[in-house]
Amino acid sequence: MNTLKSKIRDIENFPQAGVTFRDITPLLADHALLQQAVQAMVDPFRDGNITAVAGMEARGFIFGSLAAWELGVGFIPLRKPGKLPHQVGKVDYQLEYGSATLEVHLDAINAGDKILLIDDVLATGGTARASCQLVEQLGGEIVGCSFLLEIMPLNGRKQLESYSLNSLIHY
Ligand SMILES: O=P(O)(O)OC[C@H]1O[C@H](OP(=O)(O)OP(=O)(O)O)[C@H](O)[C@@H]1O
Ligand SMILES: Nc1ncnc2[nH]cnc12
Repeated sequence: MNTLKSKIRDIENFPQAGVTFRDITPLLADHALLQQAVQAMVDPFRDGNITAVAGMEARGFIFGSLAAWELGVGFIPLRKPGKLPHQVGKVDYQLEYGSATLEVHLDAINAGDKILLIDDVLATGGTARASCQLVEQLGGEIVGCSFLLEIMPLNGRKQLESYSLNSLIHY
């Protein structure tokens, strides 16, 4: 995982003073390492009878779509407000740097669906926790939550204590 970490670039004071932004774009540009990362993100859940992967806009779309492809299941986008054209369910949450809302199409998840939640970063855990709540509101079951990287001092995993959690790179 040290090789993966070498492809994450630290940008100080972005998007605001005091935040060290972990920039994943160098990793995205490396096909072999991107493939290695996605495989390691889904490996613990291969036997979980996953029926779909859900990912959060925007960076969760990248890893979530690749993870869905890897598992041979479909992908469910959890989107920022006003983007989805059909009827939606929604949830509000707090970020490391602000507040936000996520929406999902009401017909994207059926009761009993077994969902793997994928995102690039686990920071405060607000996004992931809200996403789990959104999936569960629609009757889906969260089989696990998997992240490329986790910012440990922000203790996001405390928000996800009731879920199976996987993260590859730790800061
Ligand atoms: O654990 P948290 O504190 O909730 O933070 C993690 C979230 O923050 C980032 O998304 P962001 O909202 O910045 O959106 P983006 O993917 O569009 O850049 C990241 O991709 C996660 O979704
Ligand atoms: N420090 C950080 N770097 C990159 N993405 C983030 N999402 C939330 N916090 C972040």
